[in-house]
Amino acid sequence: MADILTPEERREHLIPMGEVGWGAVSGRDAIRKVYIFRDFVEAWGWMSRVAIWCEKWNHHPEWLNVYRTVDVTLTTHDADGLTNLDIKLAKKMDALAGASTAASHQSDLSEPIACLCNPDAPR
Ligand SMILES: C[C@H](O)[C@H](O)[C@H]1CNC2=NC(N)=NC(=O)C2=N1
Repeated sequence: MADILTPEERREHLIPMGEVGWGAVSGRDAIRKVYIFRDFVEAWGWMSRVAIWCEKWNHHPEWLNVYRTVDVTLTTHDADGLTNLDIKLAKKMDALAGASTAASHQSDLSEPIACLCNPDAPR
């Protein structure tokens, strides 16, 4: 089973991800990003491409699609928190999303990702 990310790994990986739209889920050891695609076909196509990697890696997102928006939460249920699998899947999602945009009011949707680097945070 994958191990929970260490404080060092959190600083190394999560802080740069905060720059590209990833945030923290309030009260959980989980990350969140809201992708906005051009239309429903682009959103669903992306989800299909991501799903192939999820099956390959046996690691699956919590996600919600409404028309051209996909709201993604990543965490490792078996470990009850963030592991390398979440970082790997988040990076794959960003790579496959190409020119899609993250929600512009990200701060209204998630906590700043840096709070997941705080060893005192609940997890
Ligand atoms: C039995 C199977 O390995 C598990 O249920 C897998 C499937 N996909 C998963 N996805 C996520 N995000 N976390 C998990 O712990 C997980 N576990």
